[in-house]
Amino acid sequence: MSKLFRAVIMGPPGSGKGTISERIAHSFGLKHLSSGDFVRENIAAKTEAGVQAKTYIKKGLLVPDHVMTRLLLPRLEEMTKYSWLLDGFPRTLAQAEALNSACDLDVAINLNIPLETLKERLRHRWIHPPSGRVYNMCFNPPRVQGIDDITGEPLIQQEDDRPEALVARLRHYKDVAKPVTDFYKAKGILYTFSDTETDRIWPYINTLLSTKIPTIQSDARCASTH
Ligand SMILES: Nc1nc2c(ncn2[C@@H]2O[C@H](COP(=O)(O)OP(=O)(O)O)[C@@H](O)[C@H]2O)c(=O)[nH]1
Ligand SMILES: Nc1ncnc2c1ncn2[C@@H]1O[C@H](COP(=O)(O)OP(=O)(O)O)[C@@H](O)[C@H]1O
Repeated sequence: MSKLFRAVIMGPPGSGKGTISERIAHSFGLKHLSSGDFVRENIAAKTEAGVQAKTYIKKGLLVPDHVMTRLLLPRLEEMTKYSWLLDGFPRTLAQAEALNSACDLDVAINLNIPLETLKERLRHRWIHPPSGRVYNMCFNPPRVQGIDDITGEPLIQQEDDRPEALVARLRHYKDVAKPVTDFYKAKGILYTFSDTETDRIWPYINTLLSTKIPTIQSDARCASTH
């Protein structure tokens, strides 16, 4: 039986985690697990964790570690049979340590994207909340402006992508990310990619994962969640 593959992808808001995760999920048959999607699902379902999370997101802050781990770790327990890529978790050292106690990771991908690029991208990001599909009015626009390609439903701009919340989010990210990348560097599994364009980063990630991912068992393969 081939070993299951477990990876995380890190990077500031707008660095392309979601976009690259979709490509990885598609190319390598991993399950794409997005912490942002889990948070939004909980907000929509008005769970206790969701109600708590909403107050922080509105202010452009990270959701506290204990809320995040309570929301996320049970979801990982449902995934023991699958190879997965976790997008957006961990963002703090406490989260990385909690994840480390729950499972062994093979690879941590770190996206290093200039600040101006991030601001520009997020200004143009629109999403379809029910599916989590992400568009960019320049990079990958929907076929009809403001409308989801698949369902025809309206797109929205997330509360936390608005300029007021954005600068606080980016600043906060920098402060908490360094101990996490240091943690994975010390474990020898950190791979950092720097560029302003996803299309230039993608071939390097593709090559890395081609060498790391064993032939995935057919029953462990599954489509991405989107
Ligand atoms: N212009 C441009 N936009 C991109 C690129 N890669 C991703 N995007 C867009 O930038 C926004 C942020 O990307 P996303 O994958 O959601 O980033 P995340 O916040 O790290 O998950 C989305 O609207 C993407 O469509 C790129 O190389 N160039
Ligand atoms: N691991 C996490 N720890 C704390 N907060 C999180 C985490 N993942 C997601 N969130 C919260 O959910 C929001 C949306 O997450 P996400 O969709 O990953 O967006 P982005 O990558 O643009 O920040 C974040 O801005 C943050 O407030």
